[in-house]
Amino acid sequence: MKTAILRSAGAALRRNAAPSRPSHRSHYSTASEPERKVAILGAAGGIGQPLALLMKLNPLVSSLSLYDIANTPGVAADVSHINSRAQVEGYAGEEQLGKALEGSDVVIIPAGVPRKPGMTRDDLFNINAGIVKSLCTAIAKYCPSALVNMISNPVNSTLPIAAEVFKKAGTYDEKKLFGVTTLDVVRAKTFYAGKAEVPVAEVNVPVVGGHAGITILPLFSQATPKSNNLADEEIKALTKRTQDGGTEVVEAKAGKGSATLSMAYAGAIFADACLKGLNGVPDIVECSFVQSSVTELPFFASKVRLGKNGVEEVLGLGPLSDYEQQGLESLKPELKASIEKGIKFANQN
Ligand SMILES: NC(=O)C1=CN([C@@H]2O[C@H](COP(=O)(O)OP(=O)(O)OC[C@H]3O[C@@H](n4cnc5c(N)ncnc54)[C@H](O)[C@@H]3O)[C@@H](O)[C@H]2O)C=CC1
Ligand SMILES: O=C([O-])CC(=O)C(=O)O
Repeated sequence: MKTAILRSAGAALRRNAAPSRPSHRSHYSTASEPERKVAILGAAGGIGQPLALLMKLNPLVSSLSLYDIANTPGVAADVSHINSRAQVEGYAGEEQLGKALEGSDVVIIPAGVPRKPGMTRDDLFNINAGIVKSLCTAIAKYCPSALVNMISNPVNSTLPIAAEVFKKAGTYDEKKLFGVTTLDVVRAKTFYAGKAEVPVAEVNVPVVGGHAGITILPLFSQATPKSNNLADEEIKALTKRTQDGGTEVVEAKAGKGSATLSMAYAGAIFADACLKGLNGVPDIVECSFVQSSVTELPFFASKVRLGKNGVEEVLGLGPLSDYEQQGLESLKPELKASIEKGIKFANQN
């Protein structure tokens, strides 16, 4: 996946360097790729800035809209000088939000406060729930058919908030709303490759459940390439490290925020998958926290096939080891409570 993004970025740069272009086409346009507008809300933040860079490098993006409450003109001016296809616009302040969103195919939301050491993701609820609610109200108004990629934490609650806001506005389409859990997959792949001593670029590990602590359930029994040399204790340690990956970064940053660079990478991978799905590329499968009937919970992360309308198919969990089955049962009460908290907030405020 990583190499695919780098390859496509490289291809974009090579295309832009081509000496002769038909004069009737935009300098950066390509015959085969449709126009796609991507908006990033929270674009001046720790995740927003490197994510803006990565989306500017993505040749599938024709228009990149960078929105934040402040500081977006600088980020937009900076990123816009990169010689790739996307035309960049920066928008700052609520009065420009409508313009930032209009016509968007994909909206990525990394707006909101990050954790400090000692905090859980749920401790962010009081501030981020309101931010997400107001941004989703605007999405319902200005680009109701966009695919929404929710990064703001706690994702286990912010995604249900978004769903409720869209339901109230009459624009909810469960195929178009995604909680971004790609960073859990990115971490599981990295940690597994290190322990199993297999080439990291070939590794696949589904991660299901939600996006906080024990609700993050990596399915190492389904990891490929298979490794026969991992003991049960090592699988447990890998599971715990994946579940605590966010906290590992929060503690290492010692008060200066949470994962931003790895999250921007993960967010770019997921947005790229959404764009490929929209463009009709077949067999695009990523894990995501979506409306689901895979378990009795209304939202659940699992593998999802992406297509021209967003979610084409929510895939099942596949065979679980006893350890994973136990993990699945233990995560349900916490995930259920976080989902209900989000729904309640959206309907009371
Ligand atoms: N889903 C995931 O895997 C991950 C989620 N996160 C979450 O992403 C969020 C952002 O993290 P960082 O970028 O590190 O934080 P940050 O504080 O560096 O950036 C957040 C940005 O959001 C902006 N913002 C605040 N209110 C806004 C509003 N109403 N409209 C638009 N923008 C607004 C701020 O001005 C700031 O630029 C946090 O909630 C964090 O917990 C972080 C890492 C991984
Ligand atoms: O841990 C946090 O607060 C940020 C996050 O969601 C992650 O890095 O997975």
